[in-house]
Amino acid sequence: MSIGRIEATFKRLKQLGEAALIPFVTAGDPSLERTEEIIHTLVDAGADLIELGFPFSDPMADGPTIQAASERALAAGTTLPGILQMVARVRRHTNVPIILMGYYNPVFRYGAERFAKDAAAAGVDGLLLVDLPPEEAGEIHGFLRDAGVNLITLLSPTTPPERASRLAASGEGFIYYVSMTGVTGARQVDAGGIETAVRELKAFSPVPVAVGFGISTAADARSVGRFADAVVVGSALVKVIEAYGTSGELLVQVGTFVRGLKSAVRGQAA
Ligand SMILES: O=P(O)(O)OC[C@@H](O)[C@@H](O)c1c[nH]c2ccccc12
Repeated sequence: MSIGRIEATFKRLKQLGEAALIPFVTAGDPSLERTEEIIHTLVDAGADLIELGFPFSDPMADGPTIQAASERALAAGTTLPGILQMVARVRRHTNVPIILMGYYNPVFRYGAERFAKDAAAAGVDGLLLVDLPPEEAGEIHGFLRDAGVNLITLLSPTTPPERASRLAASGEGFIYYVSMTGVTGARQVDAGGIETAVRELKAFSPVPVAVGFGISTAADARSVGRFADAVVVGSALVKVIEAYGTSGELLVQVGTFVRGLKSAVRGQAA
């Protein structure tokens, strides 16, 4: 069997000695047509994987920036079927791994088994469900496994060590290490403060370890990219989309911001 897009991407980057850059955007912010253009711009600017949020009315792990993005997407009429159709269109042009991120309720309403099949058919590589603890994900995990979609595990500094090592050992795709407690976009990451934990996690995880929460500048991305396999940038990018969403400058601004982040994780001057 051929290896998946996530694994192939991390293998390629490991050979280059480079951390992966994973930009996060909310699908449908400000419209799905715009998101499609944004994804192509992200890839052209050096994004290695894409984390695509599906909007939800009660995104309790998100701070004001991503909450507002979710609201804009819902106001634009964004639905899960529409997002999967958009991913399928994107998939005709790029092999970039795409991770869908969101809350369980919309997936439950869609139907977990049908969702797993449709997501795989659209070209989705991984699913991250913020409010579904792995211990309770048994049913959907089976459907995802059958469809070939990785269920991404979230760990945080408050995950007890015994649970963290158990979950990391069964990780698929990559582990997402949340750099701090609280909501997205709230504070700046303390790279020095998480380095040991991330290195320990990498030592017993069979899959790469990505770090997200509070990475908003090229300097943050560079310091975390020194020890993490991937860095996730969400709120800072969503702010660019918020500022330029309907203007003709949007794609140029997004491209410039993301090129700077990618240069930083390559270890070059941004
Ligand atoms: O916004 P930040 O601080 O850059 O953090 C990444 C984050 O946005 C993205 O991965 C994400 C958005 N919503 C989430 C909910 C839970 C975990 C992660 C996320």
